[in-house]
Amino acid sequence: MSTNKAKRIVIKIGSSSLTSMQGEISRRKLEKIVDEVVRLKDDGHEVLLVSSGAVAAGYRKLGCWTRPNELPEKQAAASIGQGLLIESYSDLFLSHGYIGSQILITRNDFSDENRYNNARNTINVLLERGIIPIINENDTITIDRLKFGDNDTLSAKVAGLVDADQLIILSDIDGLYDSDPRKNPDAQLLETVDEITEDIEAAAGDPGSAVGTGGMKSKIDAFKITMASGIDAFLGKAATENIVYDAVYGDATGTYFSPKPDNDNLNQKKQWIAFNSGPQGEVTIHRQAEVSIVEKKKSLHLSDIHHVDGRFSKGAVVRIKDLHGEEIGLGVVNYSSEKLQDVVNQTNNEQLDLKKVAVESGDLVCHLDIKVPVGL
Ligand SMILES: Nc1ncnc2c1ncn2[C@@H]1O[C@H](COP(=O)(O)OP(=O)(O)O)[C@@H](O)[C@H]1O
Ligand SMILES: N[C@@H](CCC(=O)OP(=O)(O)O)C(=O)O
Repeated sequence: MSTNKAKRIVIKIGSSSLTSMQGEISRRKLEKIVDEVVRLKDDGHEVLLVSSGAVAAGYRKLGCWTRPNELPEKQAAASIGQGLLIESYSDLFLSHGYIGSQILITRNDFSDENRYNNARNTINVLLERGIIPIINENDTITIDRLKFGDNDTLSAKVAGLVDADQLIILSDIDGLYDSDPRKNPDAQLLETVDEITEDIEAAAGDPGSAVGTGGMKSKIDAFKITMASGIDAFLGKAATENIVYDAVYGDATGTYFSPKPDNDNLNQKKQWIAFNSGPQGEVTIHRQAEVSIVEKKKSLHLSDIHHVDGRFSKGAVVRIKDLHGEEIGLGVVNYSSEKLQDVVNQTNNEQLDLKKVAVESGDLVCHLDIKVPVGL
């Protein structure tokens, strides 16, 4: 890794790395992460922080003795805690001459392409002006169905959004082990990973602490996103001295996740389709079409459609499936579900002149934009 180029770096810090034994925010731990960010800023890098900790910072003031488990209490605690968390970050950054800003995101903000692009523009302005965006999920108002749920995948999606050079995930463990270290005392640290294999998926267990939400599973999901998007990533222990600085300069103890080679990387449009769009329907295709779109890399045409599920409009992202229900990939459709269904119905009744449809509106249904498996 080159040492003299200014980089755009996303740092994710989990609840377990910001809290005391009692589960409350630890000022000392907050100061440590701020000091690390300041060092990178002083070196000329752009830094975004994805910080958990809203619930931890707020539950005591809500009147709960322990971290709540029920969603309304957690959301209420986050409503108190998010403000306190940002206040602490802002004060600490200001004492070093830097300004922090708050960005709260819900999954909806990313599944709408306009809002997604808008978020990128806003963050770019902040970064160009030397501000440190501090991002969290908008816990207080997000309902379960629309949650990212964990900040690990959120941080990887943010890294893709801003075309970051590196994602650093800080946790309470010094990297990825070849099996869950709580269950296997002989587990070995993996220093580099360039492919998420089935063994790695199997090694990733649930959270180790009462305050963490995603565990190693959601971190692996996050690294699948960075690896497919051409972004370097690192997992290390938040408490280790200079961990962030050393991770940026390639000297840290932890796990480095290398991206796929350049020509396999997804561009930003494809990243959005793959990881953020939230497909709205399904198009099942004939066997011959499967061979032609996967092996011959051809596009999908009206005569390839076997049936359609769900309601979607022209321009929506849909899942493309084979006749066994296996997902082949994702694509942006040129037709609404109603129109496609009409075509399928008429074809079945042998009434439709496909050539006529092709002449009238072009019979290209979609390209195979994303081939599965791409990540999540
Ligand atoms: N293969 C593995 N390698 C490392 N840690 C693992 C593995 N499987 C499960 N874990 C657990 O995942 C925990 C980190 O996830 P989590 O508690 O959600 O932390 P955070 O709050 O930092 O997101 C570790 O403390 C560890 O106990
Ligand atoms: N958004 C929540 C935390 C969600 C989360 O992913 O936590 P963690 O698994 O500790 O990174 C909060 O601020 O309390």
